[in-house]
Amino acid sequence: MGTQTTLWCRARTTISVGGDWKLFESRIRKKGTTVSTSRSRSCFCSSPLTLIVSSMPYEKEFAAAKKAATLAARLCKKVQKALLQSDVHSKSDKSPVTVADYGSQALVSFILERELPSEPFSLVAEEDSGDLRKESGQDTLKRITELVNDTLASEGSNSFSTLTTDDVLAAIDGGKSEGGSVGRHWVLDPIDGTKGFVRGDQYAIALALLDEGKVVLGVLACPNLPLASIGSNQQLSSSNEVGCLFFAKVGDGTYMQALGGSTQTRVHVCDIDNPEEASFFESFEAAHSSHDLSSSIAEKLGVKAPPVRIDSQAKYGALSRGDGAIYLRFPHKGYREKIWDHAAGSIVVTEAGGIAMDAAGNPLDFSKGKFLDVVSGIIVTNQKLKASLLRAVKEALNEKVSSL
Ligand SMILES: Nc1ncnc2c1ncn2[C@@H]1O[C@H](COP(=O)(O)O)[C@@H](OP(=O)(O)O)[C@H]1O
Ligand SMILES: [Mg+2]
Ligand SMILES: [Mg+2]
Ligand SMILES: [Mg+2]
Repeated sequence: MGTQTTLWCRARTTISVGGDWKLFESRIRKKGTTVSTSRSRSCFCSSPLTLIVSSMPYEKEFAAAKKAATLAARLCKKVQKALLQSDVHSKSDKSPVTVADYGSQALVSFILERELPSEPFSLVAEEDSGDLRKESGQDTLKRITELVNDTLASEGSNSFSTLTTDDVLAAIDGGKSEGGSVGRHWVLDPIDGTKGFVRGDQYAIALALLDEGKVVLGVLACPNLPLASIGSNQQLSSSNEVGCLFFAKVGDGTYMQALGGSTQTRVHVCDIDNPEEASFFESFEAAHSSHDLSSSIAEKLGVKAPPVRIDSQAKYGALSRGDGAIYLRFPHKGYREKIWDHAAGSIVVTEAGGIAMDAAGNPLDFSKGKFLDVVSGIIVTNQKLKASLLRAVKEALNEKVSSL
C-alpha cells in the first residue's frame, strides 16, 4: 500500500505526484477548482483545496490484476494441454471461443471484484454468457465451472467458497460494461489470440485499467512466450523456458517475470535507430492484418529480417523487452479494433519507452467505449524509428490507394 499525504493548498504549492500528472490535473479540475500547473509540478489553486496525494497510486489494483492474470493463465495452460474438440465453439461472428476464454473471464472478473471490495466494479471484457445460458451450452458451462473451481482451489487459499454455475455466469457477465471516459474501467481479453491458443501457439491474458479514459496499468500473461528473446535477429538461446508475465503502471516502467514466479526485471524497447537492423512483428493470421502491406512497409524501410508472425498481444510484450523494433497491424477494410486487443499491450510498450499509435501517428484513444477507432492500422515502435516508420507507412498506404 502506498503512503498518502494530505495537502491543504492555499496558494502556490509544490506537490509531487507518483503516477500520471495529467490525470491528476484533470481530477482536480473536475472538482471545480481552477488549478494552473507547470511542468515543475507546482500548482496554484483558486480556492482552498485538500489534495490527497498517494505516492503509489493503483498499487492495490496492480496486485489484484497480477494475481488475476496469473491464475487465469494457469487455467488456460491446463486447457491448452488437453484441448478437446468439444471445448472449442464458434461465436455468432464465426470466431472461435473455448472453455478457457470463458473460464479465464469468469476467474478474472471474480478475483478483481473480491480483491477490491471497496471500489465500484466496471469491466469491459470480450466474452458474454449468452451461449452458455442456452440448453445446448449446459455441459460447457459445467466444464467451465469445474475449471474455475479447480484453479481457485489450486491457489491454496481457503477463502473462496465453491462457485456455482450461476456464479460463473454472473462473473462472466460482470464484463458487460461499455467503458468510456468517466471513472475507472477494467479492460479484459481473457484469451487474446484464441486461434493461436487452439493451434497450440502463442496467446495472452490481457488485463488493463482505464482511469478517465487513460490506461493506467496493464498486465500481460503470455504462457507460451519464451523467457529468452524471440526476435528474428536473435541467436538461439540455450534456455527453452516459457511463460512470461509483463506488467506496467503509468510512470513506473515495465517489468517482466517468469509466470511461474521469479525476480522481476525492468525491460526496455530496443534502441535501434537504423531501420535496416530492425525486425518486425505481425499477426500470424493474414486475415487479421495485411501481410502484403507490412512487407511493402518493411521493404521501404530497408528491413532485412523476415517478419516474426505470432498471435496475440505477446507481440507487445516481446517488443517491450527489445526482441524486435516494430509491430505492424493493418486489419482489412471494415474491421473495427476493440480496446481489449490493445489496452494492456499499449501500456506495456509505452512504459518500456516505446510508442503505440495509429497509422497516421495519432495516439490510441481508449476513452470511446469498446471500440478503438484508428486511422488505417496500428503501429508500435521505439522513439528513434518513429519518423521513418510513419513516412514508410504513409508511402505504402498511398501506393495501395493509387493501385486500386
Ligand atoms: N478480421 C480481423 N481483423 C483484425 N483483427 C481481428 C479480426 N478478427 C479478429 N481479430 C482480432 O485479432 C485478435 C488476435 O490478434 P492477433 O492477430 O494479433 O493474434 C483477436 O483477438 P481474440 O483472439 O481475443 O478474439 C480478434 O479480436
Ligand atoms: Mg483479442
Ligand atoms: Mg479474446
Ligand atoms: Mg475472440
